[in-house]
Amino acid sequence: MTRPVTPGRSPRSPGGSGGKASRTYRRPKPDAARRAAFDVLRAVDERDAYANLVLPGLLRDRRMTGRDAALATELVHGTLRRQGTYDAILDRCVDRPIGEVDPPVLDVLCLGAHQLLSTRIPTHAAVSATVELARGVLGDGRAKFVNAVLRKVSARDLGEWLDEVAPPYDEDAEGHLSVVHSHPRWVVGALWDALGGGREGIEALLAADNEPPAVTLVARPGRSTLDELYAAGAEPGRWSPLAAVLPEGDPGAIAAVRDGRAGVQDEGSQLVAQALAEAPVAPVDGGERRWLDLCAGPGGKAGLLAAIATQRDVSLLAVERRHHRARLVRNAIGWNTNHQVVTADGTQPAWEPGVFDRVIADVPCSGLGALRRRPESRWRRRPEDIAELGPLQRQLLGTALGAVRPGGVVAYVTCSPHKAETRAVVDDVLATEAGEGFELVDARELFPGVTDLGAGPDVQLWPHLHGTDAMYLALLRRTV
Ligand SMILES: C[S@@+](CC[C@H](N)C(=O)[O-])C[C@H]1O[C@@H](n2cnc3c(N)ncnc32)[C@H](O)[C@@H]1O
Repeated sequence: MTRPVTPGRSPRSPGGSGGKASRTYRRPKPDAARRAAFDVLRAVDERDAYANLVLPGLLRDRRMTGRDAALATELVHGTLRRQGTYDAILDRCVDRPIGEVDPPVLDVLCLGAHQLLSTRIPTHAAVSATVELARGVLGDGRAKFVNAVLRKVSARDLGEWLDEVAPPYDEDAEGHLSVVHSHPRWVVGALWDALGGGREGIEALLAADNEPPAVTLVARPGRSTLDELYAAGAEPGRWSPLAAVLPEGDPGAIAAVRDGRAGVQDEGSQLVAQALAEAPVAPVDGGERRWLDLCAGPGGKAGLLAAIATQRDVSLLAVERRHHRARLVRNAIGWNTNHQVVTADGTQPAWEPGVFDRVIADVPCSGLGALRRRPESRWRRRPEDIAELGPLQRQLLGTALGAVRPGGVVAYVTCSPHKAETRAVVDDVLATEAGEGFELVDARELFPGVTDLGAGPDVQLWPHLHGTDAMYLALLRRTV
């Protein structure tokens, strides 16, 4: 009986045995990519780590580059995103409820299922390499179990499995979409509620959440140019006049990004920051002087706003409650001493009320609009989180309204489309004393050329329609 052979390491491959074929069995070399993927999945599971943060460090420490690094990345992201689908399939292939399978064993099984059902890795290679991984990290006994389960998984392709395990759409639409597109059922419900419409739209949105986003750059005005980014290999962005898309390569290798003159920023974030900067405000003697970013960390929007503010001779005050995130904001805007970063609670204003021309409250939220960016986050979030965040979101918007001068504008922003975090917050705060003297501005006019902006006056962007995160923006102008 032959033992499994790690894919790509066939003993017959050129340069393998150099013609002197040895008949003694050689244990396959440890598979660095799968081992790295397994270690990241364990960190996500055991320590609540973020795959996006753990993986790059681990690849660096293990000096993994090129194909190994690309495979490890694909395995980690794909396995985490598709975990719901794979769990439903594995549930049919093991002899006990999936919840009773040891988490490390389940991680190996999911890694195997991902290779078998969603990659072009040949079946025999996917099974043998995953069993070899299991032998190394789980031991021989459990490797046999992994082998047996993966053989069952490999009997069907993904479409056939989904027909088998997902409830029929007509009987249970949310349950069907939840299994087919690997989102928790409550998230499917919340996204659908926010998006409206029929099956086509929500399917397109859920599918977009499973696609890794393009790396988008922003050329901060007055500091870098699109031409500089194009010269470094980037291509034009879709909507934002400051955006460029990097089709491949490390953005950190681009001098403008390294120097902070440009940054990595989703086009949705660029668009909402520019909308705030371009929103009409009532003129004041001496022109605009002060802008406020109430929830600034890690500094993406602050970095862009600071560049625009500098061009207009305006100073930006950036507030962030957490020290380490405030440090990141300092990195983003500290190049100009006209701008200031303070570590403070934005709900306890340490500034005079009614003095800022423009204010942004990019409040902490569930992040349901950025699921494609953080592969594990959909499984971490709970419906209760939405309710728990509500009071802080309302307080921060209230503080933002209190900070703006008459004729000035406030941007309320979330990277979640959940209605309870978007419209409901704005409506509630407008109905309180804090909202007196404010009107909603039609924000759509501040997104020139952008299609599918809905009925307004607020704007909701969508991954499947705009290729951006699902950013939400409501613009409120102080009338008195
Ligand atoms: C959605 S993020 C902001 C993203 C940021 N505007 C950007 O574009 O990079 C929300 C931020 O608000 C911060 N935050 C949470 N509660 C806060 C509070 N009470 N006051 C100020 N900042 C707060 C969080 O630490 C987090 O950094």
